[in-house]
Amino acid sequence: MAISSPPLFLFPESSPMEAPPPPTILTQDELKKIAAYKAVEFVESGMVLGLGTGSTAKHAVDRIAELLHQGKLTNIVGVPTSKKTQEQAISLGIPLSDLDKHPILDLAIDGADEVDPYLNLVKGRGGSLLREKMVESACKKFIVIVDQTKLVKNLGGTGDAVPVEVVPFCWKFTETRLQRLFEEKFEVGCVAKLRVCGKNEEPFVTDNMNYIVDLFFEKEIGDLEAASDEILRLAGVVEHGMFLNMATTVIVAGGAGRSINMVDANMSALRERIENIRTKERLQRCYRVEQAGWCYSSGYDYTLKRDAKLSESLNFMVLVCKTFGLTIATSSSLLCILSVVVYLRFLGQ
Ligand SMILES: O=C(CO)[C@H](O)[C@H](O)COP(=O)(O)O
Repeated sequence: MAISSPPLFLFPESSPMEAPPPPTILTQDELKKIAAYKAVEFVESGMVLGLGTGSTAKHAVDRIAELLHQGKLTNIVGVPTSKKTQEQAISLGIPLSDLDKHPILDLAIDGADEVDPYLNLVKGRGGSLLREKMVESACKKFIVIVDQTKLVKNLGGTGDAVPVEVVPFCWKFTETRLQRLFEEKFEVGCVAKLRVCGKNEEPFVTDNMNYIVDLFFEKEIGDLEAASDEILRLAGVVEHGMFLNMATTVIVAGGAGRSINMVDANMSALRERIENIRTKERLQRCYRVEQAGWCYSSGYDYTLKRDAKLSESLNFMVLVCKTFGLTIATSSSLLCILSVVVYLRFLGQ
């Protein structure tokens, strides 16, 4: 799991005192490049780096190679998150390794398909989610680089794909179970579709020789942790593209032709406020009063039940310890008294 540090957002630079420069419209790719170059500023010589996959991460890999060739970075080792990135890094002369040799990485830089206000991500529309998740969960820091189009209020709420990597064996069975899981357990309309490619619509095959089932939701998923647990519990599923609590920093490039700047490094207060609002909303959903009375809705928070069970177990342990302690104390006292009595009797003789 990535070690958390304050998330970081980059916003368009603004200076109220100066007249704004004439607007230049940057393309989405130019914005991706700006975010990528900013992220590479966090790379230091001697680091082991997770190298992401996709059009945004590609700019970061290019930049790392450029700085290596200029001698501004030295002694860098990269761990690629896909065969494509591996080929790119090799062609640029970046020394590579893998998780077997480097189980702990200093930093990973990668793009994302969606980023929510908690810095949870959807990844894998490029098909590399498994290796990405393996590498990025082994990093001390994980910087996500996106243009502003990737920001969403809720994961899955845009109607775009949330990918799940599945084994090819009876993929249709797994596809059906995934769709049913969300329709029946989470009561979220969902269409599960095997990803295909090419003229003949052959199944898309991942670097790990698996298939991808894309989930299209009608509305936001809701409890992401519960959804993640339930997906992973299905035999046939290898991994899913929700990256929860993994990103430590998100760099967002946006604005029409404005340079970008670092504004805020600590979003913890904002996150706390968002958390409070979410809790309130969850409670309202859970205990919604319908005409017929109290209604147990799909907004149920699984973590509440888990926490309650944990505290119940803790209470039980405390009780056992107390009883044990009391027994020892009582026995010791009785033994003392007995010893004194025997000693006094012995003296009396
Ligand atoms: O997860 C990914 C690949 O599996 C990519 O990071 C994600 O799809 C973003 O891609 P891009 O930078 O091209 O927009």
